[in-house]
Amino acid sequence: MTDKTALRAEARARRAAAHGTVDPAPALAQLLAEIDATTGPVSFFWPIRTEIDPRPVMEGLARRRDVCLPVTTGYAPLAFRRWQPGAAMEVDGFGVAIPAVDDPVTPEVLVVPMLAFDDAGHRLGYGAGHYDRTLAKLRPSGPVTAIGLAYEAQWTERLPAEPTDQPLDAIVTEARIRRFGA
Ligand SMILES: Nc1nc2c(c(=O)[nH]1)N(C=O)[C@@H](CNc1ccc(C(=O)N[C@@H](CCC(=O)O)C(=O)O)cc1)CN2
Ligand SMILES: Nc1ncnc2c1ncn2[C@@H]1O[C@H](COP(=O)(O)OP(=O)(O)OP(=O)(O)O)[C@@H](O)[C@H]1O
Repeated sequence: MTDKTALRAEARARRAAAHGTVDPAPALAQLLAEIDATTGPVSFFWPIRTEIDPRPVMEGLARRRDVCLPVTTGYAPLAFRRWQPGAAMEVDGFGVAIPAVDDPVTPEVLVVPMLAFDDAGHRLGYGAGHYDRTLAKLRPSGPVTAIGLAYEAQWTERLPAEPTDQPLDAIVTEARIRRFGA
């Protein structure tokens, strides 16, 4: 755990240094275009601090597809609310903006924020396990594609793996798209 705390601090600093210097959003748009026609709703995230801003991609996709944003309730799996351009927003207890209207959506593709990642597709988040629990809940009911979004500078040689870690299907950075599994 201490291990992960130090990794998080270091990864936050690397994310902050990369922020604004490069943009992984075009690569995300490219990957989403490939899986565009075949899948259901796509969840994005509304960035805080020096997280990557996926909102231009979300806006573009919202014209063709259902898109949604995560809503956090304690340690329960994340819920998702439909988002449309111009939707009224409110700020939750984490300081994250969420759609003010609760129109529940179950995503089939999830764009996931991260602090760090490695070549095995392991992800380091803020440590609450929100996305791990959410993917664990969604995956038994149908196909789910989890796409990690990061700056290449967030690459880490090796992250400690936990039994509850949910694998990512792809990781997108400004430099490349890494695909894992089938
Ligand atoms: N933009 C965004 N929305 C999200 C997440 C996320 O990681 N990013 N979440 C993902 O689970 C859920 C919310 N969980 C959150 C958990 C912790 C913190 C937080 O403030 N963490 C650190 C600071 C993070 C940083 O600046 O690097 C803290 O506790 O200080 C925010 C959201 C759902 N929505
Ligand atoms: N499916 C699950 N059921 C119960 N607890 C879980 C589950 N998934 C993760 N957890 C717990 O959540 C905690 C945080 O996990 P971890 O450190 O992997 O979070 P993270 O992936 O870095 O953060 P986040 O997903 O919030 O961005 C751990 O204590 C882990 O045991």
